[in-house]
Order: sequence, then C-alpha cells, then structure tokens
Amino acid sequence: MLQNFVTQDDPLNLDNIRATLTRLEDTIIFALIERAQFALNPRMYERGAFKELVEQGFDGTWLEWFLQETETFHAKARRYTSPDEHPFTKNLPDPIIPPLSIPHILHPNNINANPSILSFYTRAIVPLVTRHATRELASLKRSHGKNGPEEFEDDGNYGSAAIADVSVLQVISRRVHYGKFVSESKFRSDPASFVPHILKPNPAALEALITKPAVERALLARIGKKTSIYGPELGPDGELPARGSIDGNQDGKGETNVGKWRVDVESVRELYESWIIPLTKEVEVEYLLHRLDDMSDVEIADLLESKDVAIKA
Ligand SMILES: C=C(O[C@@H]1C=C(C(=O)O)C=C[C@H]1O)C(=O)O
Repeated sequence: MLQNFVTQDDPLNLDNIRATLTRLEDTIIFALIERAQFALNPRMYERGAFKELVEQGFDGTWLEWFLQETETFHAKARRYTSPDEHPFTKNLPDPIIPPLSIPHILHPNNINANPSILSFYTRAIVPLVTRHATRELASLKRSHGKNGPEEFEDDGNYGSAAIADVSVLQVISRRVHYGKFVSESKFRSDPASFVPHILKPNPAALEALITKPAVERALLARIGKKTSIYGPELGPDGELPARGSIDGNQDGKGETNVGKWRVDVESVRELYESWIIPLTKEVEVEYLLHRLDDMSDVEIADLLESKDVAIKA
C-alpha cells in the first residue's frame, strides 16, 4: 500500500518522509526509462507546432495540452485537494466528489514550483534522456537515405511520448513539493532556530539550516547504483551485461539491445543534482518564509514555548 502522509501514523517523522523520497527515486527512474524509448520530438514542446491545436483555439504546446486534458480529469476526481499534489494547469474544474478529510499538517500556502519543473524538464532533461533513441533514429533514417536533420529527432510518437512526459512531470512535481513536509518537520523539531530568519526574512540562513550535505551525498550515490542496475537492457535470461560492456555510444549498430542504456547514470544524476535537489530546497525555504503568515505574536510565542506543536485538527 502506498505509504504517504495520509496513511502514516507519524506523517511528519523525517525518516518516514525521507523513505517516501527514496521510494520516489525508483518511480522517477522507471518513468524516465519510458520516455527514453522515444526520440526528442521537439514539435511537442513548440507553441503553434500543431495546427490542429491552434484551430481548437489552444495556444500552448502539445505537452501543455496533454497536461491540461489529463489534469482536468484528475481535478474532477479530487486529485488536487491532496496537499502533496500540485497541477501544472491553471483554472481546473472543481471535484465532482467531496474532498477527503485530510489532517491539516502543512501551514496554508500557495507554493507551486511546476512552471520551473516544466521549464527545466523540457529544456534540459528530455534532450538528455532521449539522446540515445534520437541517435539510433538518425542512424536508421540515414540508412534509408533520409537526410533531413529535422527528421532525425522526430519519430512521430507524440501521444506515447507525451503520456510518458506527463508521468515524469507528475512524479518530479510530487517529489519537489514534498519539500513542504520536510520543512514542516524540521520547523516543528526546532522552531527557535527558524523563527528569527522568518520574522526577519533571511533565505540564505534558512537554506543553510535545511541543507543536509550527507543526505544529498548518500542520495546521489544511491541513485547512481539504482540506475546502473535498472538502466541497462538485460540479456534474454535477465542477466546484467558484463561490466564495461554497456554500449555508451549507442551507435545503433549493435546486434541486440543488450548492454544498451535505457537511461544512463549521467542523465539521472544530472536531473537530481542540478534540478530536483536545488528546487526541493527552494520549496523548503519558500515554505519556511511563509510559515508564520497569519499567526499572531501570541501564537508564535506559544509555538516557541511548546516544542511539540500539535497537528491542528
Ligand atoms: C529533503 C531534505 O532536505 C534537503 C534536500 C534534499 C533533497 O532534495 O534530496 C536532501 C537533503 C537536504 O539538503 C532532507 O533533509 O531530507
């Protein structure tokens, strides 16, 4: 059963939260593997590239259209009434069923980092994870006498690739916004350390307080190992390719896919080190900067006196 803040007996236990973040590493790696099957398909990320969408009056990209249609349905099923779910699309419809009665764990906030997630994902991550498939497609097309460079990045799988993109974006969004739970947990364990840098806003001091280098180092080592196991194509009997035999250059000339990277360590490490971890920390700091919003001086004083702040019913 999916353990999350609703089903856990101590949702703000930092170890429980970190266990959820660790489990999301697997989801992210396998979602990237799905997207990496398809070429870059740059049209999917260009506004106006599909006249059919323009004719429907939609002025976004193919991917933004997929997000809008998917999230419209999910919103009606109350997905975004859950504090760990954040939409990419604005002005979604209300749920058709009443919201779940969820304990008020987080301080009310409107933090949504999805515009940044969508931007880095389409500009930096998609080109990185699809470069092997794109290179193989170019080699295949050249062998059939095609030479238009624009064709080499387009395999026409716009629907399947967009479905994969939406899955990756939703799980990265969930992972990054879990930073709110991390921050609430750290805040409640030591409010006195945070309150001065909230009352007199000091993002740098807050970032220094929430940053745990050892945790980050362990995470990067762990996802490197996970990707080195999940990433390569296995042999017909499920055997891992011999160390060093993994075809790093993906020239597409190999007899079989064995030893080819479905997604490689470099791509996943880049995603986490350059994008996911920094953005998670931005969410943590932004959440803390607003943690005392709408609280009276008396409430803040009470907070500092009572170490274990009870979850508001
Ligand atoms: C998420 C945490 O906060 C920060 C962000 C981390 C991340 O995004 O992986 C890891 C450690 C901290 O620097 C945490 O302390 O676990």
